[in-house]
Amino acid sequence: MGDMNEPNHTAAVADPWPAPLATAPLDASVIIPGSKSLSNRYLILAALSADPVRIHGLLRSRDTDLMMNALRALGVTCQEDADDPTTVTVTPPPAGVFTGDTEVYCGLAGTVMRFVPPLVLFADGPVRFDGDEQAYARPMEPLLFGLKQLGAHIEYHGQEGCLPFTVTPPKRLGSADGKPIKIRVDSSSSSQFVSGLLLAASRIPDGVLLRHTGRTLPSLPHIRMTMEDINAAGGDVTMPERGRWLVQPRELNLPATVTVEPDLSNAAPFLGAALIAGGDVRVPNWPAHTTQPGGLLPSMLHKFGATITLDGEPFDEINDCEMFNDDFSGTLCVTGDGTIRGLGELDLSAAGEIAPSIAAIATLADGPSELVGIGHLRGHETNRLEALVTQIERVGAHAEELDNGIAIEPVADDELHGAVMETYADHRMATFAAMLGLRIPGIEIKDVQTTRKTIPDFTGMWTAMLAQHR
Ligand SMILES: O=C(O)C1=C[C@@H](OP(=O)(O)O)[C@@H](O)[C@H](O)C1
Ligand SMILES: C=C(OP(=O)(O)O)C(=O)O
Repeated sequence: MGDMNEPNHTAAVADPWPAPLATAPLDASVIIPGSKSLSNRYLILAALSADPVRIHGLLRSRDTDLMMNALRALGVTCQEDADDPTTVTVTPPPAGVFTGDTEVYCGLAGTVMRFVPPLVLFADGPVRFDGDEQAYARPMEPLLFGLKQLGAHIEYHGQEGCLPFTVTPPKRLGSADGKPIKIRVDSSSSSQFVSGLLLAASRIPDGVLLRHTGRTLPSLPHIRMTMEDINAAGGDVTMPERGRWLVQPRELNLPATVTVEPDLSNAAPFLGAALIAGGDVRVPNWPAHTTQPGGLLPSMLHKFGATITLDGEPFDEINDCEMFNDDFSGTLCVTGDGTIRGLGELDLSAAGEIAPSIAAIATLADGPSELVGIGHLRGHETNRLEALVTQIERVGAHAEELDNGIAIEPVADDELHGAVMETYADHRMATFAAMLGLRIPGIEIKDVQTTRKTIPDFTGMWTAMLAQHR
């Protein structure tokens, strides 16, 4: 898998990579690896648990390997099975005390840079955090402000409020009056600040009352995922009202074995391919009920004009469908006939990470779309709004940045043309370009291996999907 601490990977395929054109309607089944968000939450919660936890179906990619290396630096054991690297046993440090006087490398992983610093509250010394140079531009300050309110000391080694920095644990944790410590954090630039603080809060004596102070709050499903996972580990976290969370002090213990759902956001380029190329794309093990924001995909793809079924049953709103029980997972099938309807306005604030895939489909639609509620994408792996506009214009279609999103104006297919696409070290800009390449001849993608951030073998999976056609 290479050295995940290296900022860039050695490309195992041609660079730029000629994206394959779809020459016939698809008839493909695609196995999607484990969810990045669930994998990294389970790793953190296992590290905070009293007993060892065995995780099945763990995503093995740059972001999860960075997480395991971060935990190892803090004294956690992460042991993969010899015959299956996606099964990993996590053993917490003795007495739950993390090893300090060490360094953690975050790469460009939001989940590592926002979920690991709160663990230092329970460490026996300071921990220095660093990452890719591009990570220095990602928002960090609200999380660190939250840690300061819990008694930690923060020292910045570069620009104030950014990586790299050192977190020193407080001498004493907990409130002076036996009541939950009140902290206030502006999480409008990333839901991960709330998630990171909640994940650690159960271990704080007296608990925590966390209030979000910003006007907008992106990615609420990801915060609900955090809450559900903490509660599954024996925690007690509630959201008495939107933007306020109460975490009671609890010993955490994930079940002895947990299984990770497939990454539904990473399914988006593959399912979207059914609309762009026409035909059927099937994804097995699709959970009918999920906290992943990718659970919203079937209804979005339906709006674009796709026909959706789950285990052969017509889909309306899978999350509301009573015929599937909570644990049901089946094969999701997306069918397209080659036409794509423009969406008009679509609020993606709940699911910002799928915006690049939705933008690719919208670029090939028969009418305009406005993707809104995603101003915070300017602080993702790259400024995704600027990157999407630049790349959409590069192939001959039109797009414009809005205050809180992007407006896309498609053009006729014969006005679209090939180009060498930039990816900006952003996995989702690479998959976005591959989606356009299904219909636009001559698309080449720079540094396509940046997809390893969350998909171990994107080019292999993409090529295999295209080999299955009618
Ligand atoms: O908690 C998580 O696992 C994530 C939360 C979201 O972050 P933002 O709220 O910063 O968009 C999402 O975009 C990211 O890919 C994963
Ligand atoms: C925003 C994303 O990642 P991160 O976890 O690094 O924030 C993403 O995967 O789209």
